[in-house]
Amino acid sequence: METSSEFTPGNDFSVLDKEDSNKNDISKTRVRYYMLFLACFLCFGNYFIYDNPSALQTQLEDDLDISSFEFGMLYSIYSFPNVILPFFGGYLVDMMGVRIGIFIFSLFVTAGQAIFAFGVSIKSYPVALLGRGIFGCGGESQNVAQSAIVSNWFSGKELSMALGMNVSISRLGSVLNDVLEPALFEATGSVILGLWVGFGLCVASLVCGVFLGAIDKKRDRILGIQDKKLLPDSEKVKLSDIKTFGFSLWMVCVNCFVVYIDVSCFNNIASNYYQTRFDYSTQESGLIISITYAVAAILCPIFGKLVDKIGRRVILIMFSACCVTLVHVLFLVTPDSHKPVYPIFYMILLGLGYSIYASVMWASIPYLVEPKTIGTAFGVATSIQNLGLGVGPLIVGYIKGSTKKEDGYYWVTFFFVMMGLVGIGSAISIYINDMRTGGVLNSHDPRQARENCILSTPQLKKKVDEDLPENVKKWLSSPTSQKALRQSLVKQQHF
Ligand SMILES: N[C@@H](Cc1c[nH]cn1)C(=O)NCC(=O)O
Repeated sequence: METSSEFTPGNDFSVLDKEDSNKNDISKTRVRYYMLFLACFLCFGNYFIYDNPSALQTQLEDDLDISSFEFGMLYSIYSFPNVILPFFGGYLVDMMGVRIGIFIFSLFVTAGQAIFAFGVSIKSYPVALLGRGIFGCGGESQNVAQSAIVSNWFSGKELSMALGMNVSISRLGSVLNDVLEPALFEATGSVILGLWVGFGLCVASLVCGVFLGAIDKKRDRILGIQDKKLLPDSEKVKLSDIKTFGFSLWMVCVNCFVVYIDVSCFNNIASNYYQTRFDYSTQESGLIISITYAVAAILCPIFGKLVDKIGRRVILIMFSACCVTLVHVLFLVTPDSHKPVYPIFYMILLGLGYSIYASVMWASIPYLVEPKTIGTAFGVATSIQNLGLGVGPLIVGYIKGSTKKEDGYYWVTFFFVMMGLVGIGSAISIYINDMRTGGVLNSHDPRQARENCILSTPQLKKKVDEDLPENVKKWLSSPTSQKALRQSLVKQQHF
């Protein structure tokens, strides 16, 4: 790991000069809570409209006169572009700046929903599909930009809490969709109103994004942070920076791939699963499956705060992978029956596992890469997650269609158990690697752990010996200077 600061003899350490501006850093004041409020609602509209089709499945199939396969395409056309787009979205966020990214992605989300609602109102499936595709071009990248801007404002002791709040409020959007869309249909007999309500929420989220950008720009001005366009080449993010990503980051991506298959892909089929295996009605199944995200909306900020206090990130990732796997093992051993109560508790356990996972896994990413590549790293993880969300339903559909036991659901559940085991295995490998590299993720102060680890690497010691002029080495030999330098580098987010 290399830092981009240059130590020039005679220069009185310009890095340290920025300490004054750090005193005025508004991300250390109450302003950061306004900022978090706006960031939380940035993706509210996005999550609300994402599940509009599932909440209105029967009505949309009737109105647009489409098959189940064509209905499924409303989701696929969102997911597949996102195997590629968030990666570039993250890269673009790091390259052109998070503010412009937020604005552009929010425009795609809002315009996509307008076109989708318009398509449904003129009963044109191709136009509706186009709308979902345009939504997909911004949906996941907006999520990436949200995580990136929050990671710029919150670090160390508050990062997981802040990212947990993001998931919580966003998932409230999913829960509101489950409740409001069918109710609006009941009241008006039309799906159009509900879709335009979704558009209205996206406009509100876009407005949040504009205010968010304004506050973030103010902070950059105060801190003297340069426009990305003006940075020297050495400080600009390059696509090749992906090569600097270490083993733990890639294993987190593998973990994210399998755990989200177990949570999200299962959630997509859960309504039919409960109706087929346990005789619940459509409405009852809808209520049961909303439990997972409702639990997450409550627990994510709590777990976020807890992990900021205690650290233990990898242990919590392992624990959540175990919870999720246990849920599918329980489904595997539960026989088909008429409206049993205990599968409802499985959804609570799934909600618990998902809440821990969502509030810990995403918040671990900033500690695994250089600050300038945080957006790219979130983008890569989101792309890999979407690869799972894209291929997962195809594998599940194939298994269900080609096996008979429990209407095909026995081997589907077995597949989910296998994915869970890969999740546990990858979490164990992250744990071992983390222990070997300074225990950064498990530390309650990951910044400090990472900094200690980096400053004590043999490569850096060698570099200090060989490259630095004598007066700098002399200055560096004093413990007070070392401490000042360390604190300054941490403040400057070089670590
Ligand atoms: N893929 C997102 C969810 C999403 C974004 N837009 C619509 N849906 C995701 O899984 N994010 C992480 C999470 O845990 O919610």
